[in-house]
Amino acid sequence: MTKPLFITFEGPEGAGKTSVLEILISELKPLLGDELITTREPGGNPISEAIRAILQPAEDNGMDERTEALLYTAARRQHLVEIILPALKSGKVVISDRYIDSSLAYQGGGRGLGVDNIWQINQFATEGLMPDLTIYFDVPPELGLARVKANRQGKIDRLDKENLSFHQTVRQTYLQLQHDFSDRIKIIDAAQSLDQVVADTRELLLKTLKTRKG
Ligand SMILES: Nc1ncnc2c1ncn2[C@@H]1O[C@H](COP(=O)(O)OP(=O)(O)OP(=O)(O)O)[C@@H](O)[C@H]1O
Ligand SMILES: Cc1cn([C@H]2C[C@H](O)[C@@H](COP(=O)(O)O)O2)c(=O)[nH]c1=O
Repeated sequence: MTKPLFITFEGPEGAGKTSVLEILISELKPLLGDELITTREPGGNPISEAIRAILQPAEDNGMDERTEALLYTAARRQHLVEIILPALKSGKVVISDRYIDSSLAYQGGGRGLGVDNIWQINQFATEGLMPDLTIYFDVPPELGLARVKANRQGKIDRLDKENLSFHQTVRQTYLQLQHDFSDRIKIIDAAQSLDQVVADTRELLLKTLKTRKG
């Protein structure tokens, strides 16, 4: 069996993760076929998608911050059990648009609940499963939010509408995580043109995929 690989894409709003992933999936599918599983958080299965709908309505729904942290973590647990673990057990490559670092940055940093607290509840939920590689798409929040507003008018959600200082804290927390876990988390300058961001990401992914054979 080939070595399983778990790769996550992370970043603040409008960093371009989803756009880059869509382009690279079309390149990787012919190479990997059914061995490539792409998924996203919160979501990826009916229970977690239902939790996503509660977490991401267009308007503020008065959700308590700890409730928010627990719901993202619960959605992650179900996603792990239904999608990620079975795929990894059969030697597949799983690429997830967001995973644990989103909770550390948004709830631990942005919401001020503390990275250590969010780490603890996520250790319970994930039983310690961490990605082999995390690609962090770094973008100043002003630019990311401007992209979101310009390009996705119909799809702005509760968190997109948080104030600038929330998004700045999310970014700073991501940068700190990247600094602390630099073996796992690789940074990409996502303020560049989409073509360049795709090229940088492709290079990282192909390097990691090469380690899979043998
Ligand atoms: N490098 C780029 N240059 C210019 N526009 C970009 C770039 N990357 C993405 N965009 C545009 O910005 C918008 C947000 O991109 P995308 O949805 O891929 O970001 P994301 O990281 O998945 O964001 P979120 O997590 O908030 O959903 C899209 O409309 C996309 O076309
Ligand atoms: C997994 C996860 C996500 N979030 C936030 C981050 C974004 O605002 C949304 C997801 O939207 P996307 O367009 O699908 O990227 O949810 C979070 O705060 N905590 C998490 O654990």
